[in-house]
Amino acid sequence: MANSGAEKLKLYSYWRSSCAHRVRIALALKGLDYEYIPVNLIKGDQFDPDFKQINPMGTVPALVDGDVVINDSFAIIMYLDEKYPEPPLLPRDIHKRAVNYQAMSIVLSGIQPHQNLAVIRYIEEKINAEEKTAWVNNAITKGFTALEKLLVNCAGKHATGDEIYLADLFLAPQIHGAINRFQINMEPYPTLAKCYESYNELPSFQNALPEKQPDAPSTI
Ligand SMILES: N[C@@H](CCC(=O)N[C@@H](CS)C(=O)NCC(=O)O)C(=O)O
Repeated sequence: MANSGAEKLKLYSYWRSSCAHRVRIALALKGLDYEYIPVNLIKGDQFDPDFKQINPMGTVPALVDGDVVINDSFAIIMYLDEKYPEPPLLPRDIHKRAVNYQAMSIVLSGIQPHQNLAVIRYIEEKINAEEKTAWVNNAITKGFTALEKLLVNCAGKHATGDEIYLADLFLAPQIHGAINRFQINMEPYPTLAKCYESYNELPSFQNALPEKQPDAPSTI
């Protein structure tokens, strides 16, 4: 383990959270040992005053590294990349780096916020379940169409070549959720679908999957 001897990292996570899933992949790639602390988003653990002391936004993931508390998957991943530089999560080439930032941002701010639990619950309660599904499908379709166009000419085995970089940490959980949670057909997005196949062969990605987490239900 890259952090043996140091105080164990703590990750506040929920098995099905795509945001926490990104960080679990980063921790695995960096070979970091950590304590998994489940926050049950369905039961409302994210609103618990003790948890809100850690993350006032009431969301997962949150990472505790000794006295340092970091919220937001992007900030956590960048922190880990700076503290544990190997393997690097950003390419040297500045164009490729920009593509990684762009893919990350499409998922982080263009797709996930629209399918977040709080949002879809609100739509379901105020309007109905059909509208909720249409809303999520629209956000994913728009985001995946943009990602497909962004990556079609630069993808290799993975999003921006054969190495694993930041974009992959955001794509894998987003595609996994789109397929398994929202039943999105990946046929219109062959580049994304091909990357997803490759991720599923990598142990760091396999071990970070929602269904492998200690708080996942035994039957999904
Ligand atoms: N930008 C934040 C978003 C965090 C976020 O929205 N997390 C979701 C799970 S993926 C959550 O905790 N939702 C709780 C809720 O909606 O009540 C990040 O990337 O960490």
